[in-house]
Amino acid sequence: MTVAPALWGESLVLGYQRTTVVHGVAVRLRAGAVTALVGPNGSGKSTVLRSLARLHPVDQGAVRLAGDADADADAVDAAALSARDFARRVTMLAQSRPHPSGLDVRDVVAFGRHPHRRRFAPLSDADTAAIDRAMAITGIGDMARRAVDQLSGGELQRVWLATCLAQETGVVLLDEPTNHLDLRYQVETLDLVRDLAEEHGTAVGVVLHDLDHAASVADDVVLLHHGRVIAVGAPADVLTSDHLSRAYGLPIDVTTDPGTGRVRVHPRGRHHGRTR
Ligand SMILES: Nc1ncnc2c1ncn2[C@@H]1O[C@H](COP(=O)(O)OP(=O)(O)OP(=O)(O)O)[C@@H](O)[C@H]1O
Repeated sequence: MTVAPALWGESLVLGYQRTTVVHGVAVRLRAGAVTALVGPNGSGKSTVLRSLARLHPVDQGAVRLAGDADADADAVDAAALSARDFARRVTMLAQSRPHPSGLDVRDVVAFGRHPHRRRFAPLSDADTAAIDRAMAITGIGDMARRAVDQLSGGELQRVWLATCLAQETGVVLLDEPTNHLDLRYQVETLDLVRDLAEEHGTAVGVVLHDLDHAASVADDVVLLHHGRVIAVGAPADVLTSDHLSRAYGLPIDVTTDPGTGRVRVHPRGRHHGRTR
């Protein structure tokens, strides 16, 4: 079944100063699905994701959001929405985040409610419930009153993730959300990403470096190389030995896990084949 995209970029041309680094890329994020952006360093993943979040200017092309299907409304140009309306629909966990000081964890998570609140208004019951829920599912409930400037990188990562979730948007964009996280929280974050799509119908766009993570979590994969899409589609169709070897510039074998049916990626370094 083809599901209409919730947010998409059309023919995106993006750059820095006068240098174009993304050359006509199309990305479609479907409601209830996880779309992983993968590719080597510098291939344009973060720039594309940031443009979808309106954090990077679009030189050519457009970012669009689905209209209200019930009202049969047309798609809207993301650039035409007010900052507040856009923030009610799209949130992003960026790679570089502010380092707030003098605030506790719960205060920071409460920032996620800003698009839903009137200025200076106290937190509503809905705000409190959203904050509690976001903290519970990211496992930071017991850190509520800890000062954020005293947290480890991984703990802070989960606080920012909770802040995004508290925003309760239909589109969630995550730039390397497993960075800094230990194995357990990597797995829990990927589980959370799947939950967002499957249980909440969220359209999730996620930049991942670990291709096995991408294979395990994504419905759609977009493989970028030098600012262009090499392949897009289901993980097994995109994460092939041919595509990956071309993109990463080294031999990469791909096998299928007999238990899960998912692809597994095996890069062949110079010491490949070492037995001990
Ligand atoms: N602030 C900047 N000023 C100038 N060029 C930049 C800037 N940020 C990124 N670039 C360049 O834009 C290109 C795409 O970068 P981008 O960060 O989008 O890639 P990426 O695929 O996310 O990389 P990585 O995996 O290393 O995070 C790269 O060539 C990079 O050097």
